[in-house]
Amino acid sequence: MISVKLDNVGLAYRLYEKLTLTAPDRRLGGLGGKIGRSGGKQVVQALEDVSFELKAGDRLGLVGPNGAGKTTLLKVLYGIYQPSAGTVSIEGKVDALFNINIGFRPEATGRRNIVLRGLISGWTEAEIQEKMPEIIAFSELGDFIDVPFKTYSQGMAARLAFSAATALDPEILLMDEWIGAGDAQFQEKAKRRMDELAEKAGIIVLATHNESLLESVCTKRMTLKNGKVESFITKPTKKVGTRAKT
Ligand SMILES: Nc1ncnc2c1ncn2[C@@H]1O[C@H](COP(=O)(O)OP(=O)(O)OP(=O)(O)O)[C@@H](O)[C@H]1O
Repeated sequence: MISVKLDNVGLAYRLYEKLTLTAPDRRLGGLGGKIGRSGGKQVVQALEDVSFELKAGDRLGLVGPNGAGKTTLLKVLYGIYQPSAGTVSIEGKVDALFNINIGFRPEATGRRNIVLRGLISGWTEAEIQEKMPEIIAFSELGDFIDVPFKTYSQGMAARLAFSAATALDPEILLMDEWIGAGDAQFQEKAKRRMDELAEKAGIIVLATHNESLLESVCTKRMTLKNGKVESFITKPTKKVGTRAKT
């Protein structure tokens, strides 16, 4: 059973620089987590008391101002960060597209990176090899698939990341502003694949400032502010897979 459940999750980043704030615990603006002290150390409280539950078929849009904690939450869901408080329970294979360079080895070729990424996400070597031709074709990288990843342009890296992450039918797909890096033709193609993915009963968590993408993909919307959940809305009449008018 595919599911995501967070109970009172908190995450504090340690600040190693010595800050000379006039009032260390005072909020200075609407952006970012709260700067304070925890266990005698200076920290940014990027997430605080975050609780929500998702089940198969849910597509959650994460919104909120810069520094609200969206990327941090994606990293917690992907297992890059352990929460400093609360619990995270995830059932299902997770793949992520929130920093196209995450999980890629610079020295390895595109092809090898597809394998490594698939293995990390819980797929078998045989499953990955079966999908390999489709992944390469979708990326349109041609001969560059056998060239080291470190030589790729940003858009080429985005093509590899998107093709690999979506071809393996992730049960849970975490995404950030992935679409911006590819060229217009690839973005259009990527949007179509997103629609197909949205039709399948997985879970998608998409952090974005792009309202039309959010409208087209998501059935739920969570607003974060200063690391806290400000609202969690289920859209009542969402037509799944509707393409955005941009
Ligand atoms: N490595 C880090 N060390 C210290 N603080 C960090 C670190 N990464 C993020 N933060 C802080 O955590 C808070 C949340 O950042 P996060 O990147 O999760 O925000 P976001 O909602 O994704 O923002 P944006 O919309 O700008 O991408 C911010 O206050 C940021 O300064």
